Order: sequence, then C-alpha cells, then structure tokens
Amino acid sequence: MNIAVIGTGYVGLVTGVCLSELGHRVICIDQNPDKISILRDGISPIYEPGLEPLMIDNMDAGRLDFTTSMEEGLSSAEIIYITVGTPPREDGSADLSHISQVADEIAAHLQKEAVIVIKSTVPVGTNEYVKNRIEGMLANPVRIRMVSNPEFLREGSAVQDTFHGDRIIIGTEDEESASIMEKLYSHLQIPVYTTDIRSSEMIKYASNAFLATKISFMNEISNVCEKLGADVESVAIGMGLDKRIGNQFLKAGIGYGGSCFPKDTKALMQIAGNVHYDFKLLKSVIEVNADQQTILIGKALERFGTVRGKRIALLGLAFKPNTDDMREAPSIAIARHLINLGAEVIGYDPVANGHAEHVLPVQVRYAETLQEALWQADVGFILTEWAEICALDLHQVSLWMREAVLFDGRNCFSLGQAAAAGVEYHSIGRKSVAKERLFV
Ligand SMILES: NC(=O)C1=CN([C@@H]2O[C@H](COP(=O)(O)OP(=O)(O)OC[C@H]3O[C@@H](n4cnc5c(N)ncnc54)[C@H](O)[C@@H]3O)[C@@H](O)[C@H]2O)C=CC1
Ligand SMILES: O=C(O)[C@H]1O[C@H](OP(=O)(O)OP(=O)(O)OC[C@H]2O[C@@H](n3ccc(=O)[nH]c3=O)[C@H](O)[C@@H]2O)[C@H](O)[C@@H](O)[C@@H]1O
Repeated sequence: MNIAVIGTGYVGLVTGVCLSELGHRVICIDQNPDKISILRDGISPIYEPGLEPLMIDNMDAGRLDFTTSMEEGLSSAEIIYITVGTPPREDGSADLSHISQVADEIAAHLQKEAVIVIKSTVPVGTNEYVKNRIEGMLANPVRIRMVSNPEFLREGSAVQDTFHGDRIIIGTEDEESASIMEKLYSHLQIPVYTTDIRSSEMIKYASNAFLATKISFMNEISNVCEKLGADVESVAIGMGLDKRIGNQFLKAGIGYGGSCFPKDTKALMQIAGNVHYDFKLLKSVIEVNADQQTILIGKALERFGTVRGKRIALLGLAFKPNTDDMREAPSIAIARHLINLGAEVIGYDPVANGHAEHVLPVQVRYAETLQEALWQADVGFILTEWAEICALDLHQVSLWMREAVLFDGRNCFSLGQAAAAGVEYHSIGRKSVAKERLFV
C-alpha cells in the first residue's frame, strides 16, 4: 500500500522503516529540513539498534523516501500516519499544537480518499477533534476515515518491538478501516485487537500509567526493604513468579524517565481532571517518582554530610540503556542538584554525551571513557544500566578512584561482587557494602 508518515521522530521513523520492510511504499514527511536531509543521506538522526541498515535497505529498494513537502508526501497516500510529538504543557496536559498543524496541512493537501491513522499518544477524543478539523477545512471534497493505532515500542528495542510486539490496537468506527489496517499488518504475527476509537486512545494512556505504577510501587517497596533489611531484588523475583504480577517492570531504581511515562502520567491526570475525576493513585505514582529520582543524593549526603568539593562521576546519562534520548532522564535532576550542592560533576554515556550537553548544567564535564570519568573521582553514581557499565571490573574501579564509593541507582552489581572488589557500595532497596564487610 502507499503510506505517508508525518513526523520522523523515534516513532515515525521506526514506523516508516518497518512498514517499508513489510513491502509497503512509504514516504516519511517532517517539517525539520535538517532531519530530512540527513535521512536522505541514509543516516538515522536517532540511535536505535538495527534501524539504520534496515532504513538504507528499503531506501535502496525504492520503498522508502523522505521529504519536507506535505504535497509530495500525501499525493499518492492511501494511509496517512500521524506520528508527531504531543509534549507536555506547563499544566501537564498534552500539547496538541503539532497535531492541529498536521490536521490543517492534511486538509490543505489531501487529493484523494485516505485513512488517517493517529499513532501519536493523544487524549481521549482527539481522533474526533482531528476528523472535524480536517473535514472543516478540506481543500478538496474527499472522504477521510479515522483510525487510532497507538504505539507501544520501547526506545532501545523499537525495531524488535515493532515486529514482535505483544499486540496491535486498532480503534475505529467502521468495518472497512478495520479490515484495511488488519491487512496492512497481516504479515506480522502479532494479535490485533480492534475496538472503538475512544477505548483505543485510553488503552495507550492506561498502559503507560500502569507500567509507571508498577515502577513506583517497586521503588516504595525498595525503600521499605532498606529499613527492614530485606533485599528488593529477591522480593521482585519472588513476586514475579506469580503470573498475575508478571516478572517485568519490577526493577527498583532511581525512577522512570523518558519522553513518555513522565508526560503521559501527567496528561492522564489532566484528562481525568477535565471530567472531574481526581486520579489519586496516579498522583502518588508521579510524586513517588519525583522523590526517587534524587534518592542517591540523599544517600550520599547521609554518608558524607556534604558533597561540596567532591568529584562525582555520573555513569550513564540517557534515561535508559541503548538509547541516546535524554528526555526526562534522572541524570538531569541529579546533575542539577549536585552542582547546586557544590560538587564537581563529570558525566559519561556511551552515546548520549552529545545530547546531554544541551540539557545538563554547563558546569558538567564529559568523559569519553568510564576510566576517564572515574579517574581520581571520590564518588561514582550509576544512573543507567548500560551493558558496559554493568560489566565494569569493580576492583579496577577501586584503583581508578580516589575514594572507591559507589551509589548504584540501577542495582547493576550483586552485593557479593562489591564486597569481593573491596568497594563501598550503596544501592537501591538492599544493604550497603562497606569496604571491609556488609553493613548490618
Ligand atoms: N518515543 C517513544 O518511545 C514513543 C512515543 N510515542 C508517542 O509518539 C509520538 C511521537 O513521539 P516521538 O517520535 O518520540 O516524537 P519526536 O519528538 O521524536 O518526533 C516528532 C517529529 O515530528 C515532527 N513534526 C512536528 N510537527 C510536524 C509537522 N507539523 N509536520 C511534520 N513533522 C512535524 C518533528 O520535527 C519531529 O521530528 C508522541 O505522541 C509520543 O507520546 C509512543 C510510543 C513510544
Ligand atoms: O509511550 C512510550 O513512549 C513508551 O514508553 C515506554 O517505553 P520507554 O519509555 O521507551 O522505555 P521503558 O523500557 O518502558 O523504560 C521507561 C523508564 O522506566 C524505567 N524502568 C523500567 C522498568 C523497570 O522495571 N524499572 C524502571 O525504573 C526505565 O529506567 C526508564 O527510565 C513503554 O515501555 C512503551 O511501551 C511505550 O510505548
């Protein structure tokens, strides 16, 4: 089929590349000429494992192209995906200005009937709003059909999730659109659940909010574990053996970041508030997460009294491993807080250093290797569980550092590893390890 994808960010680019890999003819449209220019050169503007070679293959096969022109992009489109950003506004509600702008551009340039698929995460009722907006401004009297098709990919595994996700959600009010979408995805062996549009829009917010709830719940459990001498890693294993709980998203740490959990939980608060519902549980999930993001600083202040003048290495800056995305990464709040407390901060991330420089305080220095970051450091904060960080030889680390004191926000190491290496090791929801022995 002929497909247009409007917005070539993390979701739009992955969607366009994967749909072209399925054999469809795809043209990706973005308003950012720099992004389109490097894409046309076969370079991916985002770090996403496996994406770039797949993109190049499909460009070479003539199934994938990029343009800034809405007219060119929509000229032969039978299906039009909207994958633009819906960032948070000051009050936490979703900013739909990009969605509205795209609706107006579709109305101005659409030449023939098309199915319009909103893949962006949008508040319940947005599909109806977009349909009315487009129909109210159509330059040519053509028929449009709306489909809600929310995205569930995770950054760092986006291609894998697209081809092997758990489910595809289709929200639509008419049978024909449903069959068009089911045919579109028919090559994928992924269960398709078709429902009404509003339920589909809600499934996305409810899914992200539930996953965020699991994370905040485990972070609170970890804080109680620390006070009781229990081990949250063991608790998570024991809980996860219950199929009703599941063994994923039970990892205690320094909280969730990223471009979506923070924004979508706040947006859902607003969506509920707009219909006069006080979503108390979700409010707590958000509050718990905010506190958890800087919990390592509290541990460091308890240990040292002050961090003023201490050289602190931040290991991992991106909000999670295998991505360069710094949006709402815990490293941002942590770096700001440490600088304000007078610490000297040096950061290292395998791929996100460049992006980090735009969002971390200007006083932060950057290392090109873990050894350079840890060299003569007084303290190490582990913020992102990159494989190379989890593979560190802690004994070697103790030789690099001035004082071998580690605060691990992602529980990358076992207590036994830390004890054997002779480092002082503080982590989340577990006992601390002194240089000589476990603290009782
Ligand atoms: N990033 C993720 O992991 C996931 C994001 N989502 C949702 O997908 C949507 C997109 O997210 P991302 O891809 O992360 O956003 P992004 O910010 O990475 O990309 C959005 C792209 O849209 C382009 N754009 C904005 N307005 C435009 C216009 N009028 N015409 C053409 N292009 C325009 C921007 O230039 C940008 O390249 C959001 O609603 C998000 O909540 C859903 C699942 C996963
Ligand atoms: O809407 C979105 O953008 C996406 O948001 C998340 O995906 P993503 O944010 O890319 O990454 P996750 O792997 O979900 O991690 C999110 C955050 O939670 C944290 N996390 C995750 C799992 C866990 O057990 N504990 C935990 O603290 C991670 O460190 C990270 O900061 C969802 O998992 C996707 O299904 C969804 O499509």
